[in-house]
Amino acid sequence: MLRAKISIATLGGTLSMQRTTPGAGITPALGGEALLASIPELNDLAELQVESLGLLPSASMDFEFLLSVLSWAKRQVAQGAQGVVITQGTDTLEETATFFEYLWDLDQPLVLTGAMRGADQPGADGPANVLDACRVALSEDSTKRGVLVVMNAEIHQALAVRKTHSLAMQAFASPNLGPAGMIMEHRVHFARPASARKTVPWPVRTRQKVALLEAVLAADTTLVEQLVPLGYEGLVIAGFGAGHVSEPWSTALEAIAAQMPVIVSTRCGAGSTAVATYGFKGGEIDLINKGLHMSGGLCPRKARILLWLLIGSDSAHALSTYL
Ligand SMILES: NC(=O)C[C@H](N)C(=O)O
Repeated sequence: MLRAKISIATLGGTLSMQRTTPGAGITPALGGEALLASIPELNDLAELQVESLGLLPSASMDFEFLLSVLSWAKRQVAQGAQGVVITQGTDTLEETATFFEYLWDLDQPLVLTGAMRGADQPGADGPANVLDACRVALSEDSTKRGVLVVMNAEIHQALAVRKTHSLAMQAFASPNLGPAGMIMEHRVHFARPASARKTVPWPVRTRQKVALLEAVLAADTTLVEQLVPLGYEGLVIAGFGAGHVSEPWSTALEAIAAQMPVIVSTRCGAGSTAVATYGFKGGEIDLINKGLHMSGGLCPRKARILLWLLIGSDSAHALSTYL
C-alpha cells in the first residue's frame, strides 16, 4: 500500500535548543534528523521527508527567509506531500502563521508547531507537538483550512492564534474564536468546519518598511511624524480599547493617512475594533473619517504582516477587502 507522505522543515526555536556549554543558556542546536530520531513514532505515521532550513531563535527570522521556507513548502506539495509541517520558535509563531496563511494558496495543510521547553529539559514538549502536528497534517479534515498552529494538543487558526504566555506550557490561545480543534487519543478533532480564506499575491518586493506603534498614555507625536521622512510606507497603530488614540495622535495620523495606509487595531489581547460607537476625537468614527482603516479582530502584529504583504504585492488599494 502507498504510504502518505509528509514533509517537515525545522527552523530552530526552543524545540531545537539545548545547553551545549555547562552553565550557559540553551541555544538552537538540533537539526531535523536529530529531532526525528527523538520521535520514533513518526515512522509509523507516514513516509517522512525532513529538512533543516534554519537554526534560529524565532526573533531573528526575516520575511525573505520566510518566503524561501514557503517556496520550499510549496515544492513539497508539488512533489506529492499530503501535508507540510514546520517547526520554529514560538515567540513569533503567530506572525509567521499569519504570513504563511496569506500566501498559502493550496488545499493541503501547512502546520506550524514549536515547543515551550528545550529539547534537553525534563518533560520537553517538542516531540509530542511534532507528532500531533504530523497527525493534523495527515488528516483529511485538515484540507482547505490553510495554515494551522498545533501546540499542547490544540489546533489553532493562523489569523486567530496568539502567544498569550511567555513561559507556560499552555502558551497559545485564540482569544476571539477559541481553538479550531484538538488532538485526543491520537485523533484529530475539528470543532467547526473550514471557513473561507483570502490570500494575497506573492510579494514582488521585500524592502518596504511598515511600522507598528502602540498608543500609550500621554505619548508625544514625534515618532509618528518621523515615519514619512524615514521612508516607511505603512503604519499600524495598536490603539487603546476598541481602536482609539489621543487627540494629538488623531491630528498627526490624519496627515500620515494622506500619504500611506494606516491600520488601527486594539492593544487589548482580545476583541475587535469598533466602527460606529465612539464619537470623540481619536475615537474610531473620527479615525475612519480621516481615512484610517480599522483592523477588526486582526491583532496589531498580524495587521502589520498583512499590510507588509499587500504593499509588497502592489495590492494595498485592496486593504479594506481583507479587514
Ligand atoms: N519557546 C520558544 O520557542 C521561544 C524561543 N525564544 C523562540 O525562538 O521563539
